[in-house]
Amino acid sequence: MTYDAQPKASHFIAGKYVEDSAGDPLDVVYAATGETIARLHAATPAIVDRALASAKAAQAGWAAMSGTERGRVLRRAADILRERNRELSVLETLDTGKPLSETLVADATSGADALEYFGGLAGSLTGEHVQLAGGDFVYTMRKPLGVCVGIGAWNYPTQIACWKAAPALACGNAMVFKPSEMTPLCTLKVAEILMEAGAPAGVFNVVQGYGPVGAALTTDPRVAKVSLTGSVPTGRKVYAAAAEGIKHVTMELGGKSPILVFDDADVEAAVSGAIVGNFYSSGQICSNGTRVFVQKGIKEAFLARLTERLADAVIGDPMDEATTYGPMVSERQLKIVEGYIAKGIEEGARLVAGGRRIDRPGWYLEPTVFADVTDGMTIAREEIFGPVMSVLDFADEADGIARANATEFGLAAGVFTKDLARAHRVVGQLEAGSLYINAYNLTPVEAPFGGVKASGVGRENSKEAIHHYSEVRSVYVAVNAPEAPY
Ligand SMILES: NC(=O)c1ccc[n+]([C@@H]2O[C@H](COP(=O)([O-])OP(=O)(O)OC[C@H]3O[C@@H](n4cnc5c(N)ncnc54)[C@H](O)[C@@H]3O)[C@@H](O)[C@H]2O)c1
Repeated sequence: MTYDAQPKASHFIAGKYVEDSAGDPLDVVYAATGETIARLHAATPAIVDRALASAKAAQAGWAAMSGTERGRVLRRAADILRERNRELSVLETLDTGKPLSETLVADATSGADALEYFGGLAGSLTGEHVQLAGGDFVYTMRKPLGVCVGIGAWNYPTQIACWKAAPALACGNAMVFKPSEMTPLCTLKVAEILMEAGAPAGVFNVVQGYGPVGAALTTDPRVAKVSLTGSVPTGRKVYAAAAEGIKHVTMELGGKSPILVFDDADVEAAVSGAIVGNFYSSGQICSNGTRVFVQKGIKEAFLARLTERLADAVIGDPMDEATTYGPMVSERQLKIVEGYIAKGIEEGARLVAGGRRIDRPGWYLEPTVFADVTDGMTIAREEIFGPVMSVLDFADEADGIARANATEFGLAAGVFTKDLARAHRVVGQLEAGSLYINAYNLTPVEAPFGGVKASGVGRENSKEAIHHYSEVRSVYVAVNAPEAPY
């Protein structure tokens, strides 16, 4: 089957598709077949300049609208995303290779949730009144930051664009967004839909490109804030470059998150948590719980049930809605993960499921489980970003907590136990931004999402995100004549 995924042009600036074929070619390869399905071009310096100028020109007018008016645009965009969910989900599948059974429920729909939620909040963003002695007072104003840059990873292109655009636009900012070079298609649709919903031209712009385009956006003096979703090494570079210009940042970075399964856990629930926390999106999720610490008493039952249920994964054509497990995003990513699997075997972990590339076109890799993994092994320390679960033994609560925390990362963590007092005690000590009790990897828009330690700075979603896309100014008002010493 051939798919026509070619967009009208590579970039979307000031409400229109724009091309500059002088930019480096950027091919979109469908992960399920290895076919090139579209060719775009990376932004040239002229395109970057045009996008930033367009955002700058549009921002003041957008900020001058009432929050209710801005919110109406965002909520209309949410409705359009939902109406076109199927078409957008097919595009997301072409962009990423994720099965349609996932994209139909987790991508445009999640983006729509963010637009609807922040659209609802936009009209109620207020400052406060602070009474002082003698009748003087201070009031605060919540102001947008100005032009914000969003830079995306390749695993959730529609969701990442909306999670950044929705709070940014709700607060009255304009945005220039650079999707990952691996998945350039979906964000263009988000831009089109925002315009159709009534956003003024220039409020949300998309430019394509590799790292250097992201770097050019990050360092431009017109930019007030950079929000990156990406790996820790990229995060360090972007954070440092933004610091040079004293810019605001949100850093949504990688992880090596732990799941603790205690002896008294419901085995079925713990296995479900470990499956969604390792193999959804073929393991390409930042918050995945890839270090599964299982207490000795439940270990064999857990492993037996896990391998049994993995055999039920329907691996196949992502466009077939019966498929529940698809390819990895690219051959490069597949090879990186194969390298980690080889390391796991070499360092003495016990391979209990998967481990091999699947013999069919595209970048398919079996869901892979290692048991008897120890803390020092490479597969237990580094983010793999693929379908590889490490199962580690642990002795007791103190041992589990200490070892779960012994990592530079801190994105998410989960606990499975029927003892709720213990569950709360344990999550209270786990060093992670998103914590789960008898659940895993759920990211409702109402809850803050983001990492601690090297996993990030700032929060997406929830009312918290408003603080990262606006700043407070205070106005001192004297009701009495001011005094001076001389
Ligand atoms: N915390 C989260 O919310 C979250 C969500 C999804 C993915 N991730 C993380 O993303 C990573 C996988 O995605 P990836 O491989 O696309 O990450 P990556 O770090 O390679 O790239 C991320 C983005 O940064 C851009 N980039 C690269 N160098 C840059 C530079 N010097 N300046 C500005 N931009 C630059 C890339 O072009 C891309 O758009 C994983 O580590 C994963 O954990 C985090």
